[in-house]
Amino acid sequence: MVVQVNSRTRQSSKAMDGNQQKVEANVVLLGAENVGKSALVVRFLTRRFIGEYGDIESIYSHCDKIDGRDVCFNIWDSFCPQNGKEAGHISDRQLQWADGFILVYSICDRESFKVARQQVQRLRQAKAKLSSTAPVIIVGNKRDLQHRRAVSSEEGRLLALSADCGFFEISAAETYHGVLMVFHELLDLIREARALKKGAAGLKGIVRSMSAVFGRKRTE
Ligand SMILES: Nc1nc2c(ncn2[C@@H]2O[C@H](COP(=O)(O)OP(=O)(O)OP(=O)(O)O)[C@@H](O)[C@H]2O)c(=O)[nH]1
Repeated sequence: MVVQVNSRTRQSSKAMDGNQQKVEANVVLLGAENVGKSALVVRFLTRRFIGEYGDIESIYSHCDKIDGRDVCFNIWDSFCPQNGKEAGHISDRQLQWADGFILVYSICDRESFKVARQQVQRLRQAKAKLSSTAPVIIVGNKRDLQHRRAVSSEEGRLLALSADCGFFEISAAETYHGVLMVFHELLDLIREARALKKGAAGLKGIVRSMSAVFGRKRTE
């Protein structure tokens, strides 16, 4: 599958370098086919719901001001092949690239919830292997279709709780606000994960310096 860098890119990621105030976050959208991944991305980028979306896998960039800070999201809208062995596959490239994941299922499609469960499991294993701290938010989409609901809110929330993920139920078709909340929450989690990583690296540095000093003293 070809990954396109969309021509609507507003600001290149390089432009963000050299300015500490700017935050950049790479986000991968995962989930079964037809759950509304593209609808969610397009809603976030344009505030609109256009109904039909193509099958092209793309990376979009979207820069905005959030809480007075310039933020640039690079969003990888993955294409989920129909059934077969490839269903729910997460590539190594996606795992290495992502600072955070949005894992989408449709509340009226139980199969898509099964795929989400598998993907949560895969993400946990892969993150442990790569020592990755990339946070995950699970999103139950198509909340407007209550009469066709096949996955309860509780099931979604429990899955998220069991895997230490964030959780939202939204309708990309009906509102922009829910979609915005998902991206803002993920950004908060990404920044927390980065701060923790930095803190851990700082602590390691202090321990190294102290052992260098005390180690040297012992040999004097
Ligand atoms: N009712 C309703 N329909 C939605 C919603 N979000 C997406 N859809 C519809 O669901 C269908 C699939 O949406 P896409 O955004 O193409 O789904 P996708 O997950 O990107 O699909 P793939 O590209 O096949 O992986 C489209 O017909 C959308 O109009 C929603 O919140 N409510």
